[in-house]
Amino acid sequence: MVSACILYFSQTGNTEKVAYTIAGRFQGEGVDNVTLHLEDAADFPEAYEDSDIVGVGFPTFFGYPPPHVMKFIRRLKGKGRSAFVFTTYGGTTAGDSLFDAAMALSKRGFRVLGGLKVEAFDNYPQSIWLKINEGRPNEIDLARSEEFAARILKAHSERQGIEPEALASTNPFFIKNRGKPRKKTVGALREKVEGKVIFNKELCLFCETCKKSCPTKSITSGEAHPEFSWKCIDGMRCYQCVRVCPGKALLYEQPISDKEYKKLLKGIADTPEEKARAYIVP
Ligand SMILES: Cc1cc2nc3c(=O)[nH]c(=O)nc-3n(C[C@H](O)[C@H](O)[C@H](O)COP(=O)(O)O)c2cc1C
Repeated sequence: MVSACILYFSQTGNTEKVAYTIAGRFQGEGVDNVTLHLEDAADFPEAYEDSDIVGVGFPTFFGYPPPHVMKFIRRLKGKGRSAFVFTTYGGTTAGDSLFDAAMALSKRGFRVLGGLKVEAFDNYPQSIWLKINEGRPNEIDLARSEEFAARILKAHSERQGIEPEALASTNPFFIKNRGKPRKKTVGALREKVEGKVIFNKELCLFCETCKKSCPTKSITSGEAHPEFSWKCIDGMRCYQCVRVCPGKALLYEQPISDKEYKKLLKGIADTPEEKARAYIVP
């Protein structure tokens, strides 16, 4: 029996939906599979160290995989096993996120079966109140994710694969920056849109919801309030603490006007042709 482990990182449920859709199809095809959130992965290493197929899913962060997801991939051992990648993104650009993850898996000795990108609602703070891509992933997106899962199993059984380059973006920004260090490229996008987070102690309920939700444990308990190291994900804000705070003690301060923000997203957006390349399999 073929076995698979689907590992995913997800903060507002988009990537999780896709992960479970893929898992559902795997289940239907008789694949013995486990679906694990990245934060729980360390507790079940045998799930991904021994499975025939490893899938890695994550939201796109500034055109690339979140840095801690890349760190996780770089510790995996492929030993000739199969792998696939998937990302959800807010409909602006999935950038080189699939390419970077696939390349890292290939370097770790995996045969890459394919990659999938799925449009989803944009959970970046300024996009949330602008309701960018609301309602996605929709039924069509999830049907496509299921199709992708079936194609992945076919590629695995036929021992086929793709070159990671097949997942490289055709977006001019990412073509131009492909050879540059990611910190630099990501930095160019971040400096334009990254807003400060204001912590208002008066409103803090000390419920520790922010601490529990932080993917890199950069929030600790202080004497009466949480303490923020702001080391975040390699310094990159994901704003999950802001999204989950029930007392609204954490507020996002938008750095640019909504008009400027929309213009900026439009300027870096993938073409309709690039967006239509929802998945690449052999
Ligand atoms: C820090 C950050 C950076 C993001 N960068 C991008 C991006 O470059 N392109 C894009 O289209 N969406 C971007 N988004 C939106 C997310 O990729 C998208 O909402 C994703 O589906 C969230 O997945 P989740 O619900 O599984 O956490 C970003 C969101 C955050 C928080």
